Amino acid sequence: MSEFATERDRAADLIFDWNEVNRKGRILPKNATFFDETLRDGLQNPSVVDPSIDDKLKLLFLMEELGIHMADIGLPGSSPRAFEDCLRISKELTSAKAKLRVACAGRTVVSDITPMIELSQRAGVPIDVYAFIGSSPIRQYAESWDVGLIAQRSAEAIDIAVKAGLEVTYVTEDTTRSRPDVLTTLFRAAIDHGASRICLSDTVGHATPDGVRNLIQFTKNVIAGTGRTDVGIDWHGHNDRGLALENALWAFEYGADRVHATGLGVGERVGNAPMELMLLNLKLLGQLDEGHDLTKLLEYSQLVSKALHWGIPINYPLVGRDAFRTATGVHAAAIIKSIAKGDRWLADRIYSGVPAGMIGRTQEICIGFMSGASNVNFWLALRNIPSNERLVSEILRTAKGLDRIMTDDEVMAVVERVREAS
Ligand SMILES: CC(=O)SCCNC(=O)CCNC(=O)[C@H](O)C(C)(C)COP(=O)(O)OP(=O)(O)OC[C@H]1O[C@@H](n2cnc3c(N)ncnc32)[C@H](O)[C@@H]1OP(=O)(O)O
Repeated sequence: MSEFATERDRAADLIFDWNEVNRKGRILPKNATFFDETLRDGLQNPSVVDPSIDDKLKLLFLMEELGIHMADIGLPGSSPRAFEDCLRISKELTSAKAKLRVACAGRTVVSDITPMIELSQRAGVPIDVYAFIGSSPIRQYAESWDVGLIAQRSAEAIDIAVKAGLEVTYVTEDTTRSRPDVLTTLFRAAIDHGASRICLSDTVGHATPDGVRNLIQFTKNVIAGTGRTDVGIDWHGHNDRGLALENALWAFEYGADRVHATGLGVGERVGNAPMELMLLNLKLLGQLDEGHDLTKLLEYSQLVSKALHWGIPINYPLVGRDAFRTATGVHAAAIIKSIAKGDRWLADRIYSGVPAGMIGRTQEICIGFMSGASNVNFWLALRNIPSNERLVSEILRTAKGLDRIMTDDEVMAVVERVREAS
């Protein structure tokens, strides 16, 4: 590292970064906030288990350490148990003087809003109200709602929350398939009645980055038309087309100042934008400051997995079992050379777009049918087993005859066999 003044100099010298050529943006707005939906939308997934309150609190404190600004803790109006859970969580966060802002969701109906007001009063903490209603023609058709009814329900709900002194974000479900004239009417009415934010929801995972840009630009224009400069824009996206992460990143670039995501992307159906990957990408784009301790990402993701009983796919970026593991000879050889130079920076980057050390992981080398001598020598050296040509070729011969990587016991069995034979 000595010939480079800083890590940045070193990266610039050793890596040509095509991402940075004519980079147009992905610039996080100064007032950007991250909104964690794991404990609301995440829990709408039919395969999860509702975590214990203790696990929910642990997760919320981890969010705070990660520099996540806000979390939705549920729908207190949906059942007495949901209310009591939200109350306990809010009280615990208040007594711990947590910086994390608490939000709750509910339909734009009085019976969903009043529990949030009661919650706020009893916990002694402001609750951000996320009041939602379907706005697209397909939702209107299914529910037999017209725009007048939607606007009227929305206004009533917003009025009650605003009168109680709570911040209201007006959530138009299925915004990405809603008509502009309807959105204009609804957004204007919501702002008139005191909503401080508009949440654009890609409820069914329909949007492409073009759609995100079009919709955010349109919304900015509607807000500008009201003469207000203090109304923020949320982006809430789903992953049905596999575009949730990309859309979330582009939403920031196009002008949303608050973007929603969930741990491991868990959420309704195929889920939401994954929080850990959104933070990771922003960090790699040089957009996150020191307030975001990404070494906590592993713990955060593993806790989401444990608390919600949600398996992590083995090839999942960052936290999957194989994210930093290789059995491939050419890859392993280059990583091993980097390690032999005593150069963790190099070892972390030579064959990975994400440095393992950034989140407290290390590169692992296995032995399999795609391996070469480097894998074997490294494996032996890690265990202080002296290497020799015969041992290496015997292990490799065994590895090449298998249809999967070798277990440690299988490699050790070869080591013992060769030892006994010599
Ligand atoms: C933003 C999103 O992700 S939307 C998903 C929000 N999360 C959830 O739904 C999970 C928690 N939900 C629940 O526990 C229940 O669905 C409850 C308590 C909210 C409602 O339960 P129920 O009263 O039995 O109604 P049910 O769930 O069968 O149907 C939903 C009702 O809400 C109505 N509804 C939905 N949004 C709105 C709205 N903004 N304003 C008025 N009514 C609404 C639907 O039209 C439907 O009404 P209907 O019963 O007259 O047909």
